[in-house]
Amino acid sequence: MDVLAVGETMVVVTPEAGGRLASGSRYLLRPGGAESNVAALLARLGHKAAWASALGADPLGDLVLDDLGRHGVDVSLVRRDGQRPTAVYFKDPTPAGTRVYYYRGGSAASAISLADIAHWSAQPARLVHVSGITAALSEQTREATRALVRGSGLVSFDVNHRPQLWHGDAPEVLLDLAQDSDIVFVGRDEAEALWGTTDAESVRALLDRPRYLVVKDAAIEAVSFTPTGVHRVPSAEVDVVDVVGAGDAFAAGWLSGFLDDRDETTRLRLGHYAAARVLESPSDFADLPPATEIVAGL
Ligand SMILES: Nc1ncnc2c1ncn2[C@@H]1O[C@H](COP(=O)(O)OP(=O)(O)OP(=O)(O)O)[C@@H](O)[C@H]1O
Ligand SMILES: O=C(O)C(=O)C[C@H](O)[C@H](O)CO
Repeated sequence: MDVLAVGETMVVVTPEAGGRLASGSRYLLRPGGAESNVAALLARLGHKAAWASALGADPLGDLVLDDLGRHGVDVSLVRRDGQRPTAVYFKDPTPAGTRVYYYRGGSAASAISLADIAHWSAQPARLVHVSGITAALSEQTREATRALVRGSGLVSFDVNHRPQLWHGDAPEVLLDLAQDSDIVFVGRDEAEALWGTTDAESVRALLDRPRYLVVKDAAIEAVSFTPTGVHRVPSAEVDVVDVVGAGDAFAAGWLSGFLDDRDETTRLRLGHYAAARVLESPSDFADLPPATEIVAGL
């Protein structure tokens, strides 16, 4: 296995053809989860990707498993929970951007335990990918996320601050998890909201331990701090349809370049390419071609 991604995947409900949530009459159902998005996009790019989590023993859990399996993600580590449901979230495409509404309290994934982590992290994988969302689901998943980050070999961590899920302690918890990781993805704005940093350099001054730190600045650029120095690549020009999932796609593109041992500029360009394809799509996902084809056309 190249990558094991761990975290909650919900079913996302989206009004068809760009309507608003309250006025729609037809809705699409798809899996929606930051870490499984990364796993599915890495599978599209040509890597061996697994996703581990807990799902309800319900039809929504079946939908998630079937869809991710069809995208080539190994889902054999997923635990089904007979007591707790698969979570759901809704997207409302407002004129000011997409708003999300979560229905995930008490979900199967909010009960991911240390025993799950012990089982999953014993599986051979070149790297483990997790995000700050998992640490926000419950006290138990916070401990589980710490154990995963501290107990795994190479760890990729996307800060993924979701203010709706936190009760005030996000800055300390997310900083600790990021500092204990090897590869960290964070948005410039996200870092500013969490820690008061202003630019990529001040994020690096704070997050000084990860071997690779990638600071994304939406439409402007991505800056990475790596053992080979500091690298900057401007973002692609995109007609944005929906921003949800762009960060996951960026992470998948960069990680693909990392797994294939490509140079840092190519990794950042792969990140922007994958993010642009997801931004152009109303879903959190895009049918990416294999990475070798993308790199040939960059
Ligand atoms: N307006 C834009 N134009 C071009 N590219 C963009 C734009 N917004 C985002 N991107 C691309 O998407 C990537 C991720 O964007 P951003 O930093 O906003 O992610 P994020 O907030 O972490 O996303 P997510 O909500 O998925 O976690 C950027 O690095 C860039 O490649
Ligand atoms: O917000 C979450 O918890 C999700 O995992 C839903 C989306 O898929 C995710 O935010 C996209 O990055």
